[in-house]
Amino acid sequence: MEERIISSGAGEQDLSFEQSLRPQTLRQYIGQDKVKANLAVFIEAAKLRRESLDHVLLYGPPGLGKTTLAAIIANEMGVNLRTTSGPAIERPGDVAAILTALEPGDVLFIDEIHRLPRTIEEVLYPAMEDFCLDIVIGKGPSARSVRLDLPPFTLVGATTRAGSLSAPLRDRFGVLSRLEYYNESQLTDIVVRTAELLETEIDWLAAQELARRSRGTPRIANRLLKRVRDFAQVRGNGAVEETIAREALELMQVDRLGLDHIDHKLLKGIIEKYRGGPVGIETISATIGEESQTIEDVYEPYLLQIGFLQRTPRGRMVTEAVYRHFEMEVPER
Ligand SMILES: Nc1ncnc2c1ncn2[C@@H]1O[C@H](COP(=O)(O)OP(=O)(O)OP(=O)(O)O)[C@@H](O)[C@H]1O
Ligand SMILES: [Mg+2]
Repeated sequence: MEERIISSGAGEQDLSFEQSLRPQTLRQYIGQDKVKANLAVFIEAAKLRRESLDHVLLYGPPGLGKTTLAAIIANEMGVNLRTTSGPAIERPGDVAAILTALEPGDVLFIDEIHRLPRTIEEVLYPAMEDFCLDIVIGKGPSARSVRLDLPPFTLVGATTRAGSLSAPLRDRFGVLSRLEYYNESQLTDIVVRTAELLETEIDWLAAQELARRSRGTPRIANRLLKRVRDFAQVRGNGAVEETIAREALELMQVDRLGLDHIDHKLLKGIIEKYRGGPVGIETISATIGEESQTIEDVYEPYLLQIGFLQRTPRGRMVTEAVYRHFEMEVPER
């Protein structure tokens, strides 16, 4: 798969850059007002009662701030954050080692929690419910089960696919928080905040332009800013102004809605070869030479979100908005 500047997943280059930009407190975390308001209450109540916070499940598309929020929760609670991920835990012993090393109140963050093996989930059930572990000692007829007490802790799980989480696991979370795509004004605030941290001058219109093209996603906004900043440094005096931002975005082939050449290829392919659809995903896949799974997971979600694509029982269809975006005549249906 091609590298895309507007991909919502984290690339190698994003990791340390992102780490330095993460807000540390709820107050610094922009947007997601409902999620924040709820968490603020639960955190304060838990602190007043001197209890650990209820387990929290954060779900939503990549790059919206799940990992960031997990760290903020630990910070606001004043406890340690331990981080692992679904695919990293292979055996029950792995999770037992992590759990027994926790200190009272700690936050255990499990990223990509939908990828936990079933056997591990089963270890987690009593751990989440009663703060204990059932460990089997020995083998065969002499095997016996021992119950081990754990310190109270908070499990924070993150997933981009709440649907693939098993029901028993999902039910053990007291707080379910869904992160939403950000609007333009929130993303503008995020761009301005990031520019400040990077000690880069940016004018409001330029920040707005970046926000509009960031597909509702802070990760993309930050990445675009980083590139545009390089451009401003080389072409101008380092300050990110609107014209420079526009020019840079043109060069990166990110259009005014944040669509790139791959989105264009997909949408125009459906228009030109299939008169706008409906057309099956497998056929699209063959036409543009991308795997259908990639189209579904990576290319489609944003196009569906902005109402450019529709899923119908007979396949994908482009909407009138697409013709208008490309300044094409809307065909009679
Ligand atoms: N509300 C926010 N305010 C400011 N910056 C944010 C916010 N949300 C996310 N960011 C920034 O966006 C970047 C990506 O966020 P994060 O890594 O938390 O996303 P994620 O949801 O965990 O993504 P993934 O699903 O790929 O793990 C980080 O650099 C973070 O600083
Ligand atoms: Mg993450």
